[in-house]
Amino acid sequence: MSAAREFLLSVLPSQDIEKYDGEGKRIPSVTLTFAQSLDGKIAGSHGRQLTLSGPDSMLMTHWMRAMHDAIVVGIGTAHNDDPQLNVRLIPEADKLHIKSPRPVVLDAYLRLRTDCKLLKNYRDGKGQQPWVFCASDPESASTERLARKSALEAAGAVVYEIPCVSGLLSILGLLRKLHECDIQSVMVEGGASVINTFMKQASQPRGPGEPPVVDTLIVTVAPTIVGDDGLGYTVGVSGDKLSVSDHLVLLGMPTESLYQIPKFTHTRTAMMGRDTIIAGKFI
Ligand SMILES: NC(=O)C1=CN([C@@H]2O[C@H](COP(=O)(O)OP(=O)(O)OC[C@H]3O[C@@H](n4cnc5c(N)ncnc54)[C@H](O)[C@@H]3O)[C@@H](O)[C@H]2O)C=CC1
Ligand SMILES: Nc1nc(O)c(N)c(N[C@@H]2O[C@H](COP(=O)(O)O)[C@@H](O)[C@H]2O)n1
Repeated sequence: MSAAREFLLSVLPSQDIEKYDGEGKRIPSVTLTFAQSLDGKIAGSHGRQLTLSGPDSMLMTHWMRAMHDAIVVGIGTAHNDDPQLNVRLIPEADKLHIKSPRPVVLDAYLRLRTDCKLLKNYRDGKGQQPWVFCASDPESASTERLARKSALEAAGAVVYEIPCVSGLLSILGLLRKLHECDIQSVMVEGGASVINTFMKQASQPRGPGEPPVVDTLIVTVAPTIVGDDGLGYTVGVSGDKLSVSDHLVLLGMPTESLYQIPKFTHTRTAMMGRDTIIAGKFI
């Protein structure tokens, strides 16, 4: 077995574990993963796509894709990078029993281009059918929106509607729907806003025994510096806000909506070529 596969199998949760959210509804396991520079950037200036991963860690990412049922990106990434999200780097000899994950795009207002590679690959028989998640908000049921939905469906997408708040789709709504559609494991690749949302979701206060929404974090760190105009991600809160939260507790105010810094334990670090891969579990 390759070093990349051995590493991933050692840090990813077993697929036999049944996962439930705080309301007792089944949800898939979630792996949050991305590549960053030493200065914490995931893209260049104005979001220009960068190849941060070297060949070895990029191959590991393709193995990671093969180990998940679905792969999630935001519409920002879909527009900016026009990704394929497949497992094309895995050698043919190893491809017999694996398949590319189901591509899932978070696209509240159905802005995905009908000529994107995800849809083109599906139409050409070279990829799984993309699922596009949009807002179920009745206010957005305009003629224009219905036309975009029809155009995407005609181009090959399956469109699902889920609740949305301020332009952001509900992560629990997404995960519940994915599990209903037989998705047991989800790999979240980005971009910056989606990483931020999943980090926040993973750090929300939980009931006793309730698992974190994100199970595993796997970050590729490339030995390069992008510079201040590169695109970073944020985890959602600063230490200062935590003291505000403490202050509110003192005042007896509800704190359910306040986020904390995601709690995370390191599980393993490995070198893949020139890159460092850091894996951990949310707790
Ligand atoms: N280095 C890496 O591993 C990766 C880098 N990227 C980079 O990230 C950049 C794109 O990042 P962003 O512009 O932030 O776009 P994004 O891919 O995070 O998509 C954000 C958009 O998705 C929609 N959305 C719907 N529901 C959402 C939710 N619950 N949470 C967050 N977004 C939701 C919103 O319209 C939002 O503007 C690109 O420059 C791309 O190259 C993207 C993926 C991986
Ligand atoms: N692992 C990793 N390393 C990088 O350096 C990256 N830029 C990314 N980006 C992600 O991969 C998507 C492109 O996928 P395809 O090559 O088109 O299959 C891109 O959209 C990001 O999600 N990842």
